[in-house]
Amino acid sequence: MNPDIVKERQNASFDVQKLTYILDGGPEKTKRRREISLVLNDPDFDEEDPNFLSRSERYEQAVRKSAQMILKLREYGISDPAEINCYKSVVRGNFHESLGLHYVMFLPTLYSQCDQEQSKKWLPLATSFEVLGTYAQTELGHTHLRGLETTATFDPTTQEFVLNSPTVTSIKWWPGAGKTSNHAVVLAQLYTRGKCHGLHAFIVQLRHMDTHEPLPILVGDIGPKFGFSEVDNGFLKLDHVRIPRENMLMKHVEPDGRYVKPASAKLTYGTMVFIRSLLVGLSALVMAKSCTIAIRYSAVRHQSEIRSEPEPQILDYQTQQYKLFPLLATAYAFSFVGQYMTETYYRISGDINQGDLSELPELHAVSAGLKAFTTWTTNTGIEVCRMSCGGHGYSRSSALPDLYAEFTPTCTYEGENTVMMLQTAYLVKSYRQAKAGEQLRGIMSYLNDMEQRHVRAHPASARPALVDINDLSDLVESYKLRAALVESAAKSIQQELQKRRSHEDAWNNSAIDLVKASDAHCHYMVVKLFTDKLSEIGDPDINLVLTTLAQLYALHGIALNSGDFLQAGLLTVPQMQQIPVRIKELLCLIRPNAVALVDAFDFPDKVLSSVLGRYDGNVYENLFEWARRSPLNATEVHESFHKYLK
Ligand SMILES: CCCCC/C=C\C/C=C\C/C=C\CC/C=C/C(=O)SCCNC(=O)CCNC(=O)[C@H](O)C(C)(C)COP(=O)(O)OP(=O)(O)OC[C@H]1O[C@@H](n2cnc3c(N)ncnc32)[C@H](O)[C@@H]1OP(=O)(O)O
Ligand SMILES: Cc1cc2nc3c(=O)[nH]c(=O)nc-3n(C[C@H](O)[C@H](O)[C@H](O)COP(=O)(O)OP(=O)(O)OC[C@H]3O[C@@H](n4cnc5c(N)ncnc54)[C@H](O)[C@@H]3O)c2cc1C
Repeated sequence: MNPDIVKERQNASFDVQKLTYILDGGPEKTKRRREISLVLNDPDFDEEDPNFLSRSERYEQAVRKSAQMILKLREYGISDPAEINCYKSVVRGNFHESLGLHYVMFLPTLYSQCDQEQSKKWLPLATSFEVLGTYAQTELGHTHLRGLETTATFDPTTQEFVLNSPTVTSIKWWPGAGKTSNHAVVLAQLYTRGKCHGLHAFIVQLRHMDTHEPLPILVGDIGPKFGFSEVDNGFLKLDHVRIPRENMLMKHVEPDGRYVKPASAKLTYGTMVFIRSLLVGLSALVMAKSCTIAIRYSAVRHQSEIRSEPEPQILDYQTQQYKLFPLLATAYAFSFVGQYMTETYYRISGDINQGDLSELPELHAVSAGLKAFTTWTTNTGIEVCRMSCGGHGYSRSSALPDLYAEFTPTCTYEGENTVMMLQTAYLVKSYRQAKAGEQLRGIMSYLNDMEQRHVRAHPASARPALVDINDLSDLVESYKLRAALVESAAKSIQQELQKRRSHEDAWNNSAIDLVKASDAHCHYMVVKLFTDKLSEIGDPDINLVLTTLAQLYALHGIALNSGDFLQAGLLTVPQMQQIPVRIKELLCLIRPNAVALVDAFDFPDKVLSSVLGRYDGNVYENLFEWARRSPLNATEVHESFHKYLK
């Protein structure tokens, strides 16, 4: 064990184990997660570091691993869905799996959209992995749902749908598992009796069940990408492919071609809402991994000098703390927000299953906004962590380049982040309702008292300084009032309309304000949820250290967005000047607990897969060992010497 890291652990002011229990949701859950993590000792999961393999080898290794995962699931008797997720997350490590889409999109779509008869047919096939599925929605030319071109036309004479990609731009593009899957849920514009009824989901067989040869369908892999090398994102061109009427999910077409309207057309989009909700928790996980690597490494790395003494740990540099500790605070904040998002998703989707769709718009808006907010922040955070590790952060052995490459498409898939932030119609609608005197419930209720507490541009000196920057509840209140930026967005739309612009142009001309409003709303939610969580934590030592992190999260956010807070007169210039001073104090308070705070995330070394983030801190000897395994070192003299240099 590296002596620096031992010393760090001795300095901790709280019980790391107890904090792990809080993050997991209780000691029993921690115990079970650790038991599940032991599967990594199974030699059948031994594999070559993907960084030393070609794309094709990586894909093959990933397919082997996915198949092993399924076989082992049965062997280990893991069947609870939450435990399956934990097991897969542990085994998957920092990479995606080739059967991922089957689990995260194909199966959930079947579960939520099959009727009884369809469930009876498809669920046994899909859960036994005879049917391997993907989710084919995006097209080469469009992602916007109303713009999708693939058609499904009902033919009552044969009781079939005819699926067609009429143009190049209508070719399905991006669905994972182009080579792996034999079926797809295909999203297509439904035509019956000559009329278009919008997007609906259809189950389409793509490949022969025994030979895996493609049916008369053009299907394949779209080629190498920024990351996602394990995943065979695919293309799919359908040329008048016929499928039985029974393959339409939720069966909205009667045998005579009559269309039966669903309770809400938006239910077809349910799988996306599910994944967007998941991505909030994934952001927390990846932020936590990145901080673990960067903070442990910073504790064992010595460089330069502060005083004329031996080289200090780089974690002692104030600038290093300023890079990493706000991200550490973010990892904790997002962990609690992830818990909230999961609970909210299951609560509201439970109501939806019971026929109560009243909270569907809120679920859509919250999951879209938080998905965008948390993935954007995490994406830039991973890169800050990588940079903070200097040259060794650039080595793939650190895992940070892989974490970045695998995570960055979360800002794009399941709805491009700007587009998701623009799903603020709900915010503007809520604002207008509140302004009209309606009492809002839930997370939007803060808009109820906006009329009394107008947040407008004020000269800061004209407002009393009511906010105590050391008081978290005051900071939450400030974020709440800043979230009323939605008022500015709504006003911008109004002004555009007064200029006789169309509703659509007024909206587009206010899009920057709308994204800002959405961002401010999400930021408020995160600060509030983090603060609310503190009241549940009884252990005084843990409460203290998390309160320090929550204060840092809130103040750092204000410092980054100082213009909003000043312009709205929420804080004065002298208070703004106090914030950097307080932030520096908080960095000092967090410093002795930094390593313990990342230890509490409790990532086993095999899951972290990072030489820099090793629990024992023995970085240098392992960096050397890793480098020696590089394929270029397989021979002392590389064949290129004989071919070109000699
Ligand atoms: C390192 C470890 C790895 C671990 C992995 C674990 C987990 C990760 C999970 C998965 C990762 C693996 C692979 C990635 C797979 C990726 C898959 C995909 O990307 S699938 C394709 C996703 N595509 C999109 O998300 C498209 C985005 N666009 C849209 O959703 C819509 O076009 C948009 C922008 C919402 C607009 O909707 P649309 O109906 O077209 O237009 P309108 O503007 O008319 O909207 C009408 C109203 O409907 C409301 N609305 C829209 N969507 C929903 C919804 N889902 N639910 C409820 N309501 C919705 C909208 O707000 C409008 O409301 P109003 O009329 O204004 O009231
Ligand atoms: C790794 C990966 C895996 C994927 N897996 C799948 C899958 O399994 N199945 C599937 O169906 N799809 C999948 N996708 C596709 C993914 O869902 C889309 O790429 C995503 O929805 C974004 O759409 P787009 O690529 O068309 O971007 P575009 O919408 O073309 O975005 C380009 C730019 O235009 C801007 N823009 C677009 N519309 C607006 C607007 N209304 N207002 C303001 N700005 C706008 C965006 O902000 C962005 O800056 C995957 C994508 C990736 C990268």
